[in-house]
Amino acid sequence: MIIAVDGPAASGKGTVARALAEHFGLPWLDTGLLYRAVGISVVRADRDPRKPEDALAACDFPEALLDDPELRSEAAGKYASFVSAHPAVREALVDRQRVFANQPGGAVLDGRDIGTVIAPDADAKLFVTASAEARADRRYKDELRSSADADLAAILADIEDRDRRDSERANAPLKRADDADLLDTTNLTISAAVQRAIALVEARTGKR
Ligand SMILES: Nc1ncnc2c1ncn2[C@@H]1O[C@H](COP(=O)(O)OP(=O)(O)OP(=O)(O)O)[C@@H](O)[C@H]1O
Ligand SMILES: Nc1ccn([C@@H]2O[C@H](COP(=O)(O)O)[C@@H](O)[C@H]2O)c(=O)n1
Repeated sequence: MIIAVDGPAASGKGTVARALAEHFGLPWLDTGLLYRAVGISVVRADRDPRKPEDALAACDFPEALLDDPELRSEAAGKYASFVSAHPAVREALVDRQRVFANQPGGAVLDGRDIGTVIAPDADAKLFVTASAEARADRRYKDELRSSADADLAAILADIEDRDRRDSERANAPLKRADDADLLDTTNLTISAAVQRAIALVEARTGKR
């Protein structure tokens, strides 16, 4: 069984995808980490993530980079959204994601184009969303744990910029697949969002 989970930044798609993977006993891939690894590699090499040739040269990043905590930063998310707009970068990362999706037994993947491009025949597709304000507030609370300087207005502006770049790019933009179930987490606790996600997948697949 393949479960595709897509949605904008900080919508809770990773939280939902991880919980679905645990519930259904499937492996999980956070595909955003791949783009974050490319973005960070470009910047660490003093290159420009907006330039396709610089971004493409960073697609062969070392596996260990995926465990680097810096990948979780807002800056890494921004660099990822620059490199992800280059068709050659998406092409370089597509096989790895499809192989993961099509492994025996299935998998859960979360990202922006899982239900539309990576696994269009997925057994269940969720489009997880939340208002930009709720998403900014979640990130703000995350940042406050490590820094007293967290700035809610700046985080909201970053999220809106990233939404725009991800939705407006020509290649594999962020969008809900026609056959994806919508899960708006704006007013849901994590636990309620996870329960709803499990119920939606059960309804689509008949699996428990
Ligand atoms: N329903 C919810 N209510 C409140 N907080 C939530 C909810 N879902 C997720 N969160 C929190 O919001 C933050 C972002 O969640 P998560 O990492 O799952 O989002 P994401 O969409 O995967 O983000 P990214 O764009 O970085 O991949 C985390 O701190 C998470 O615990
Ligand atoms: N399937 C995907 C996944 C991610 N991206 C790009 O990476 C950025 C970071 O993703 P997070 O999920 O970790 O926030 C995101 O803003 C996208 O630009 C993508 O294009 N496709």
